[in-house]
Amino acid sequence: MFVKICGLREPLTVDAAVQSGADAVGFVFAPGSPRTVDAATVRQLVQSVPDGIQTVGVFRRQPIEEVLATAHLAGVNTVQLHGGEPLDDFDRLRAEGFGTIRALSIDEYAHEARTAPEGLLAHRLLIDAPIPGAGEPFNPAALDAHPPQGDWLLAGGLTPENVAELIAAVSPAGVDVSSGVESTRGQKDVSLIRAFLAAARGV
Ligand SMILES: O=C(O)c1ccccc1N[C@@H]1O[C@H](COP(=O)(O)O)[C@@H](O)[C@H]1O
Repeated sequence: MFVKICGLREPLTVDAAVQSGADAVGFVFAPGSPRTVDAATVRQLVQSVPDGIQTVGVFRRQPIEEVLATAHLAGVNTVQLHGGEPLDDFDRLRAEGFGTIRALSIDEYAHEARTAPEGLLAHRLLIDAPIPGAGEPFNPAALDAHPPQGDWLLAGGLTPENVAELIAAVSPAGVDVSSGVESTRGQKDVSLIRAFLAAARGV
């Protein structure tokens, strides 16, 4: 089970995620989030992340030139876009050497699955609740009509308590969490990070 811990801003919690076995650590560059961090800070943080772990810059509704400039400056190896960006933006990111994660809300996913399903396999998909980073889950039954294919990721309101049940319900290849490993909004908690990794991996 691939696990991404998102919304990190400080060395202590980056180290906790890495030591606990996370496959990816995420840094939010989208404005307006309690987790927003600047590229210079992330550049320092990623230096302690071992090779083989994805370092993911998270963006929402930002121009592709800004995304590229920030991702290069920060030194992340993967970019996650949450704003319904055109598929061309993902091709551009790949051409500049970044891995990509295409985040769709459950509503955007359901619409695209009905109207243009071929595009859903072009880039690694993350299916999220309607408001990213809000810590609110969506009803997994919403996936029943169009079960996702490929190595997609589940996000939205995951916690150490509910992650195993939701994995069993919808069989994602991986999970992504932010709010569920925080003691207060925007403040990551080392013991919750450890508990989430253990629960997601069933240990
Ligand atoms: O975390 C944020 O504040 C955020 C802001 C803008 C875009 C994405 C954001 N985070 C992503 O939201 C989901 C789930 O978050 P949660 O666990 O429900 O809080 C996850 O993919 C984060 O990468």
